[in-house]
Amino acid sequence: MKIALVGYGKMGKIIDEISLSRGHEVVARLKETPNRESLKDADVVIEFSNPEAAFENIKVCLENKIPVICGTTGWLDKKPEIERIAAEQNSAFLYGSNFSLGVNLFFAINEKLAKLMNNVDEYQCQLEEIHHIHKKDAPSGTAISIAEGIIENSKYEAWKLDETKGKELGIFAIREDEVPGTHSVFYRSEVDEIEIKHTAFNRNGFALGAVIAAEWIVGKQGVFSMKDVLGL
Ligand SMILES: NC(=O)C1=CN([C@@H]2O[C@H](COP(=O)(O)OP(=O)(O)OC[C@H]3O[C@@H](n4cnc5c(N)ncnc54)[C@H](OP(=O)(O)O)[C@@H]3O)[C@@H](O)[C@H]2O)C=CC1
Ligand SMILES: O=C(O)C1=N[C@H](C(=O)O)C[C@H](O)C1
Repeated sequence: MKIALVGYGKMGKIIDEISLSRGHEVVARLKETPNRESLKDADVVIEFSNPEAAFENIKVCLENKIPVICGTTGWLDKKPEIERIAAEQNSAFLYGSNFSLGVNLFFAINEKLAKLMNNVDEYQCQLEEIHHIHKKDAPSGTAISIAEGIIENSKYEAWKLDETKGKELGIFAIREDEVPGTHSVFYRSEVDEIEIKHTAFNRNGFALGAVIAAEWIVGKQGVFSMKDVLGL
């Protein structure tokens, strides 16, 4: 498979190594928005850039009929527009706030726990995410996905940064050293606390998941998620 990497920072470089180790060819390593010429040899694009660049990058790829795996977070207000373009172009698009197998299992556990906790009034829920100091967006895309999983299965109606208030679920975003990504969900009562937590030890799990998603999407049309790839 011929892969174009759009965004070649911390994630792009690890995805490059993993792609080569799985027998793929990396045909472009870009730090700017792609164009027809830079995409000409690609079967698939893996996009990990930044919140300001993601929309335009994905749009150009889809308009050139190249399927896109996007891991960039912090641009989701424009996702419906990208889904419309993917459909219009008969192309394929997959966004994952987190590509690691562990976090995708964590998403499933979180939804089951939210359903269970919805039957008891004694507990209040809040989320915490810890990331490295270079991260541009807060809360993390993963924390937003976790919050959405709780909101769909509980009394909570929305999420709110740094505060749990009534039906608003608090997400506390901490920036610390070089932490790759830690996410926790807490249910607190007057007398005790239940916590589920995922800790990434490094970025390899995110990168491997993105390459597996790229292998999966080639030849497909539509808008997908990691649930489709992993069958969760
Ligand atoms: N979904 C997931 O599993 C994960 C998602 N992420 C997300 O992925 C994104 C990237 O993370 P990370 O690699 O750590 O970030 P980095 O800052 O290390 O890398 C970003 C890269 O994008 C490049 N870039 C800047 N502008 C553009 C542009 N217009 N088009 C293409 N590339 C551009 C940067 O180039 P330059 O250095 O020249 O500015 C840099 O190479 C973030 O949004 C992060 O939250 C991260 C980990 C896992
Ligand atoms: O910026 C990061 O580093 C990460 N970003 C993603 C997010 O916002 O959830 C995934 C992972 O937690 C690392």
